[in-house]
Amino acid sequence: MKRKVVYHCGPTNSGKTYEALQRFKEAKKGIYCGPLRLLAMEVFDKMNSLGVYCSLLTGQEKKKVPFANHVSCTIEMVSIDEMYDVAVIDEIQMMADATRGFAWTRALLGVKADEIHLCGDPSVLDIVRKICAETGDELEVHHCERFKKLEVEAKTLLGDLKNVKSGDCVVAFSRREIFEVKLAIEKNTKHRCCVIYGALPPETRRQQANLFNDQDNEFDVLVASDAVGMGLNLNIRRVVFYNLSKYNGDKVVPVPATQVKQIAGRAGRRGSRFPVGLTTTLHLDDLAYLIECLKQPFDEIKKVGLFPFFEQVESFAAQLPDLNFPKILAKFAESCRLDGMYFLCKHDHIKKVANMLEKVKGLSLQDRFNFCFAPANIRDPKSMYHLLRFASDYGQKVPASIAMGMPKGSARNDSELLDLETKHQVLSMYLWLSHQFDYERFPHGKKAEAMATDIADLLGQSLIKANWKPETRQTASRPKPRKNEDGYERPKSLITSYEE
Ligand SMILES: Nc1ncnc2c1ncn2[C@@H]1O[C@H](COP(=O)(O)OP(=O)(O)OP(=O)(O)O)[C@@H](O)[C@H]1O
Ligand SMILES: [Mg+2]
Repeated sequence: MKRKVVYHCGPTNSGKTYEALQRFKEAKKGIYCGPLRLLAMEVFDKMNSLGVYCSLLTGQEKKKVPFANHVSCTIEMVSIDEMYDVAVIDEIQMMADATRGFAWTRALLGVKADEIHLCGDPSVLDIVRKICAETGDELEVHHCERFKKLEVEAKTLLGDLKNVKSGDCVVAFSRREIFEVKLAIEKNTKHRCCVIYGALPPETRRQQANLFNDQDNEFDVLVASDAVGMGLNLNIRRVVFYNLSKYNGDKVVPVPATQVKQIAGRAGRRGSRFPVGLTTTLHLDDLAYLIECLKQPFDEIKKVGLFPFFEQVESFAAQLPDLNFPKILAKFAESCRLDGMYFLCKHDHIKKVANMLEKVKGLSLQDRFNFCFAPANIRDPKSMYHLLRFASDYGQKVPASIAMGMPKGSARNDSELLDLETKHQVLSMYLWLSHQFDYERFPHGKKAEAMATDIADLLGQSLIKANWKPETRQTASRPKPRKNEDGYERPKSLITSYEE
């Protein structure tokens, strides 16, 4: 199939998604693919409010709108069998994401649409060009510019959170720091804070975003993690970096320049009341790194992610009948050879789940493969325990129960808040499984959905009154970025904290 690819290329807040959605709206049949449930939901709501019937498809929800010819989905859910007039693939630079990149690569290579609109920064423009040359697709590039300038405030906050102002978004890179910052601001100033971080359900993030955007309340400061970099419409005047290093699952590293740019770029959205976007740091000694990041051109990405489909793993496994699933995966990763433009995506999550389920009886190879993609939090033993329970029930051919009570009310301390987050995450996993497997095996999807909605509400209520010290899970010191000979050490991957 010869397709026309249109690349809307530019920095944050330059109207890329808006432009692509104009074409999507006009199409007879269209699909929008976003990086997060939150974005898929935004597009779904927006289209339906404009009178363009649009369905929603994510791992956790299937909302079929009668007569709809449009669908808004998360990137992993895109069909490569259906035909479309227009497909939009948002945040295309995520092709280079160490873990999830394969989903974007698959969409670009596989989606059957006459016109494909890609939205993203320039980092993957060159490689998209190469891919289009190989597939024989026509490529057109639209360069987009920011609507409002982004300026650095050299004064910084001089190390004192008392200097926050209305419309500020303070960015920190761990949950613990976010609550510390919120506590300090609310204790020492008249401002109240909304919070946004990866472990919050999309509905709660949206509620917090609305609270912040709405000018008729006292919540005029936002404290957020890098989860703020994508997907929300926020009226931010100034982005203040609390620090510029984060834990990447292995060690503390400086935040990559691309991510710093994307987050800083959230300030000064078109349509907001602020004439320019501003960005700065809390501490003077971080300012130079911020300026350096903003000055850096976008990295040119040389390789994008791939991961095998089940059918490929299955035919590989057929050659190795004595190996169990974790070993097959390891052997596959060890044996596969990829040509210069691709890398095999990191799959620690998959390996960990595959190992955990190894002793579970009654699962086919395909069941094992599918369970590995369930949205479990592999760092949370409770989440892993429930996944093991769901898989064991499935293996024994008994319907999986939710086996979890509703909390009595909103959280009164941080451990209750963490408990709400975990409960929501487990329910979200149940919903995902109920769509992935037979209905009879996960029959309580409706109940899980209702409970998840109530818990997202409780989370929202809890955050409004949260003024407690966060649970200490890491050491409290402010980590300093470590340098190497060529300046700042860069992390090995672009892994971001999209914990959905
Ligand atoms: N031509 C336009 N007319 C009216 N509003 C617009 C127009 N273009 C963009 N906007 C608005 O400006 C804001 C930023 O646009 P958009 O979200 O498309 O930017 P983007 O480049 O995709 O940013 P990001 O990198 O954050 O995804 C949105 O609120 C959007 O609705
Ligand atoms: Mg966009």
